[in-house]
Amino acid sequence: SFCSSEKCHQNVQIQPFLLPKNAIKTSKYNLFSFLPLNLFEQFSRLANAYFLFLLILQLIPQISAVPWFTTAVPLLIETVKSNMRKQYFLSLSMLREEKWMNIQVGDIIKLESNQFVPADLLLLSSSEPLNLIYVETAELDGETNLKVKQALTVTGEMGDNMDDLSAFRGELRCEPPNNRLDKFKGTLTVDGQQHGVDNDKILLRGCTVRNTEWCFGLVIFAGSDTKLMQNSGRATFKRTRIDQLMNILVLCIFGFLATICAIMTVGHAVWEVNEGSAFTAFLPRQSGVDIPLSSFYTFWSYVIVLNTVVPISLYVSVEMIRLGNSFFIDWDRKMYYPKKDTPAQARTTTLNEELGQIKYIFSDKTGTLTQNIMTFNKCSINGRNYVYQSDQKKEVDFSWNQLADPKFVFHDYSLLKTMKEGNLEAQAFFRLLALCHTVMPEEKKEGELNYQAQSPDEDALVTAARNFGFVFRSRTPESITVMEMGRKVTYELLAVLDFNNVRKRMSVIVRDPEGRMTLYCKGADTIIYERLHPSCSKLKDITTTHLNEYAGDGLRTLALAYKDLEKSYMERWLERHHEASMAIEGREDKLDVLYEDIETDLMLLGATAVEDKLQDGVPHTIEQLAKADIKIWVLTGDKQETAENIGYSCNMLREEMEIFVVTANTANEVKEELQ
Ligand SMILES: Nc1ncnc2c1ncn2[C@@H]1O[C@H](COP(=O)(O)OP(=O)(O)OP(=O)(O)O)[C@@H](O)[C@H]1O
Ligand SMILES: [Mg+2]
Repeated sequence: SFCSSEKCHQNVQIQPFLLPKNAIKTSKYNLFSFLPLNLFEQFSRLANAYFLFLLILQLIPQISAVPWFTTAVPLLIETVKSNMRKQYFLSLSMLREEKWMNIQVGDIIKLESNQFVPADLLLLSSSEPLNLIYVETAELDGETNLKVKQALTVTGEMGDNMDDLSAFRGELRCEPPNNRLDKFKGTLTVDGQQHGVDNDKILLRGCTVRNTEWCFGLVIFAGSDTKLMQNSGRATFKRTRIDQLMNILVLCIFGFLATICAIMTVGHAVWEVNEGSAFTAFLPRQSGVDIPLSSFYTFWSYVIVLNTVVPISLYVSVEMIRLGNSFFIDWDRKMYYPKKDTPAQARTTTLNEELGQIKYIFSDKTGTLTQNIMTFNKCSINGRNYVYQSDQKKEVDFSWNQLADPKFVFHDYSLLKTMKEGNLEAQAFFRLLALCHTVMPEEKKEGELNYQAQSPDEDALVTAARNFGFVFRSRTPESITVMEMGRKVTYELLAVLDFNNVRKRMSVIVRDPEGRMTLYCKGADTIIYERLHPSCSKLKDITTTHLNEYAGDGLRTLALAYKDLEKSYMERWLERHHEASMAIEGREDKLDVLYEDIETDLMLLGATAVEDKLQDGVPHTIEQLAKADIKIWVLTGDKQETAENIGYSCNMLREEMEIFVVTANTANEVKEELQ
């Protein structure tokens, strides 16, 4: 599905150095290196080298005591067996190369739904409104939720017009190929206008296009330059401890064999001296044998005669045992998950015996211990705590709001009442939730809103705002449209100060239809608190007590704040922001300075609490693992109290344990604290 005409070629000026084609090599061997490399790997198994040696010995007539094929047969079986496996990989990658290898940097490619992305592309246009496309990145990062990418408006206008696309001229300057999957920096110059290009507009090789009829992309990296290939290392031959032990045993047996043969040789020499000539009467042969030479031959003959002490069958039997073992794993009823009809699957037999020997488990929290299904649970707005109370068993009825999500459940009626009364703080609170996020809306039919969120937390928060009357409806790169209590308001999106795990916060700067500019910020409470205006100190204390209560329940919390911006300051800031976001070198540092500058003197609005339940059986499993003395490390970015609480609820932490908190930020300080 490439755009085949020559016109399409070279749409982008390419510097005259050699760019790789899209052909890649994922096989371990090629046609020429297959034999030597494979043989080397085979013979690194000591026993195989030994049998080859024997085979050579047997081809020497003076030494040979048994026919040559007695050794050759087992050796052949061993070699053929493992070659079969590799040839399979080889043919697989040939198949791929055939299809994709002719793609070049600068080509424009058309992709359709459920197709793999063959090279790293800059998204140009798509069939969906607002030039969105959805991709699944499971092959790259293992995440199964769909990610949204959005093309620049300049390129998106071309749509699927072949003439426009092939006439497209532009210059893309970007960073050299690297292996960072989550970062990309570049600038696209079209008609003298510069546009910043970031990770949101890039499709990486290995992704799959979903829910998108078609889209067009420009190849920026092909073949070995793609981020997927930059990340792949060499496949190594795995060896278990039993393999190592077997090698040592074979070495010992070999030593034993050599000793016996040496003794035999000495015996032979003694016999030859004492009786050898007398023996001619019994077995006629030429007299006057060269005793040292004949002893030398005898030594090797004994090596052949006694070769069966080295157990080649040991290797075969161990392989067989492993194979049988893997069947037992596949058949294990305790590892069968009936809900999805998935049994355990042993994909390799080489590592079976390592399974029981785990000492450490490193785990992620969200999605691994927990379900990754977030529900908006509690919130604190302007010092008032809205929580589920047991006397209000009935769910809040959202039927007045036609755009509400029917699956959303909340129990505190007073919040809805506050909203309907037109409380300004509560409105600002939900306006923030409706504006400050990276969620993409999907409205296939009028009124049937669907959110595509990269982080489930944000999905929960935006859905909450939607049900309380602030419905996030659509977004373009330049604007966000929100239905505010039934009134349609379009905000001009001036800047997005995106989230990362160092900043621990995200902000948006918007201009409302009246021209007022506001910054909305949400993030970790500790981070927001550092940046609050002094006048919020009283509200801060009340909110803190609420936050502690939420964290005590193991909920994930975020603090929300806003800031009104002056026009003159903003003009200057936006200019600097545009400059910084075009920079290729030090873009992040420059943006960070700007972000720090504007995210100060914030006014606190409140806090949210989102629940992510533990998966079934997690506490029990962790208890069992702890009993087996397996040490567990869990990684989380949550607030410390929340993390501790979840630690207790999943049995990671127990009452009798002593807890050490290390709060330092640099390597040296951590070292000191640990001492
Ligand atoms: N989308 C967001 N906008 C603003 N702040 C956020 C957002 N997501 C997370 N945060 C804040 O940043 C902190 C760190 O988040 P981060 O994503 O690094 O954690 P994490 O590794 O995802 O942790 P976990 O695995 O427990 O979810 C969070 O505790 C939260 O306070
Ligand atoms: Mg996170």
